[in-house]
Amino acid sequence: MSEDLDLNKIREKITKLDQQLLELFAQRRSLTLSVAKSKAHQIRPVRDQQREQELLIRLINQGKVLGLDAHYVTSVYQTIIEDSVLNQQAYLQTLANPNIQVPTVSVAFLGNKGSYSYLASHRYFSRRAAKINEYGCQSFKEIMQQVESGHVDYGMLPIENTSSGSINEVYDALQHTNLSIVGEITQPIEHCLLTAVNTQLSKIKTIYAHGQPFTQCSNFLDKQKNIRIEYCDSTADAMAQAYELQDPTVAVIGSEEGGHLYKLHALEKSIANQAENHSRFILVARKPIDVAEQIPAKTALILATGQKAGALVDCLIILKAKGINMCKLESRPIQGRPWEEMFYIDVEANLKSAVLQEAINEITSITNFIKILGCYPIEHISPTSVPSSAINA
Ligand SMILES: O=C(O)C(=O)C[C@]1(C(=O)O)C=C[C@@H](O)C=C1
Repeated sequence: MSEDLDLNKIREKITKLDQQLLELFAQRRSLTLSVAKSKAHQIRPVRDQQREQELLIRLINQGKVLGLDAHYVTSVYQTIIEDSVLNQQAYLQTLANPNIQVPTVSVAFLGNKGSYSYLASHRYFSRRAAKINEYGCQSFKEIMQQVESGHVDYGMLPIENTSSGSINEVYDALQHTNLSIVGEITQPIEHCLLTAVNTQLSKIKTIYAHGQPFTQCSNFLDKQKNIRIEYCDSTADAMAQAYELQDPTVAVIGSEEGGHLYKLHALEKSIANQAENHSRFILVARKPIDVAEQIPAKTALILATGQKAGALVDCLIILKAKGINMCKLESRPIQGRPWEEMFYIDVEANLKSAVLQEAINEITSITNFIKILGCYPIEHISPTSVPSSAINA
């Protein structure tokens, strides 16, 4: 066989190239860290979308000469830039909060190894170069108690999901805690039907899962006939049960990545109602943090207005007048005060900024109750788009 067609030889060459690519990615990453140091010095924002757009257009054109598709080049570089921005943000945050640099952090989350909260915790701290001491909990309440009592440093809590909406239990718990929100992370939720042994969908009689994944996969589950549903406290508990049973009639709903930790494999992939399914998690700690000026920040607050006509609108008008963007508004009943609501508001502004301080002062004067839940870096990096003329030229 000619050397050009020898599969092993071709794969060896690919492996070598991939290694070189990784080395180049690492070199690029360390250069962007130098950029962050320079920006810290000059107090310039991390994000420069004009530079990103110029860079993307140049790379699309260079890629075309090499026979690379414009969409492919754009998507690869959007991922690289997202990583670059998040890494720079994480670095600037270490400068803004020198008192909380620790090599090991302890984190409480729902479930055990493999739960979505476990995966979110690991993803969040992987960028912050910290080793994690994991503390799996059975309820959101337990997570908050572990942080409040000082037993762990942080708690990771899911707050909303793109298909099943807000997680009310977490919103309610935030009313009664002194903890601060210090971070967020959006985790893609890729529900699969996982099994411990080789089997077929037609043989499955029982499916174990946490309530949230059940809701999010209702279309797939409705189509399965004669299947018993067993609710579990967490996805990780469900996976542990399936591993212990080693039963061809048992399946669980969870992520493929989490399932690997329990030696489970995917019988069916992408079973969620919505193909794009993401959960947003918040990280809570006992003390608030400072957010560096160069980083886009979000501030979360709750307020109660009483039952005055237009009282909420008056608060929102203050935000509008100051040019502060509100990115979330949620309402929850106040325990013991029938028909009164507590409003949860997320705004895209740094708590230290004069404009937000002024807005908070004005809102305080027209509300019965206001509490700042925390200020933290915005982790969602919206990709810079390139003009379609550059892609189609
Ligand atoms: O050149 C910069 O200013 C960078 O921060 C680097 C970089 C990149 O990774 O290329 C990242 C973020 C900016 O929005 C633009 C470009």
